[in-house]
Amino acid sequence: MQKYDVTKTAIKTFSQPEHEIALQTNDLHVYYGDHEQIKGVALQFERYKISAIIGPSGSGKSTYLRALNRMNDEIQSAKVTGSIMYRDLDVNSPQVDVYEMRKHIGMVFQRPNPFAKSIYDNIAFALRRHGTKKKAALDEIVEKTLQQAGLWKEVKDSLSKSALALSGGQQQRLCIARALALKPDILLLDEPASALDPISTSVVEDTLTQLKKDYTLIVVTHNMQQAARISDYTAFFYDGYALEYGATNQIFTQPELKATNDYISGHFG
Ligand SMILES: Nc1ncnc2c1ncn2[C@@H]1O[C@H](COP(=O)(O)OP(=O)(O)OP(=O)(O)O)[C@@H](O)[C@H]1O
Repeated sequence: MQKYDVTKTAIKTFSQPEHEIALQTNDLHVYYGDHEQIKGVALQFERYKISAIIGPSGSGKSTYLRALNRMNDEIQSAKVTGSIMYRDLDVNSPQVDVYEMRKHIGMVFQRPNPFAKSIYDNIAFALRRHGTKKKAALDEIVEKTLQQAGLWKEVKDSLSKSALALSGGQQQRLCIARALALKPDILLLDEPASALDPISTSVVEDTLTQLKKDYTLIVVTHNMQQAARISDYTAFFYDGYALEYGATNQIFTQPELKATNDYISGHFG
């Protein structure tokens, strides 16, 4: 599998104080049974930026992203070692309250997965479970998050309508609004637009670009144009390694490694 030299992996980290780090992994490994899938990834994600994770199919992008808020806990054979530092907390520590932690580090999946409930209740459901019961408070958060997700104007007169009656692109923006309702710091997005048509994709991309004012976004994408359009930083994954990481513009115009160059110019995928 390793056509490229992975021993020369040089991962840039941010040493200047102006780069505030929202999340970082150190020597992160993920195993499925005996198989090592993520092989010691050390990356830092800057606050209020969009970082994209690109790389060929099977390189471990989703596995890595899922580790960042412990989604791999739900896979019995998966084991994660190394640290995932969020503020002073190691997300990977067994003492972490995973449910609480996911309020800070939320996730949006590839396929829109709204609940079979009204648009309003898709957002209000988790809020009620976390103790927000007053209608006025719920109304305010529903409106705010739908605005942030760029969906408010389209649905404000039909909040009691079933979420399942929305288009795929609208459903995905509703899932983004739902994730925002718990006021996360960081939003992990796994191929958030790959199941959408080009127009919906463009609306979701605009939404993500708006969101970075208030959130740190980490986005796995197959779509290199998308990474180039929306992200500030790009990490190139290959066979479980993060081979190259840097400013998106630099990665797409002057990558340091042959592997990155070959991938972005379409030689493999
Ligand atoms: N639950 C699992 N159990 C065992 N192996 C898994 C599991 N999930 C993923 N894998 C394996 O881990 C490898 C990496 O998968 P992953 O989905 O992280 O890659 P990816 O880079 O996101 O790929 P794609 O772009 O195709 O989604 C694959 O070989 C896959 O078969």
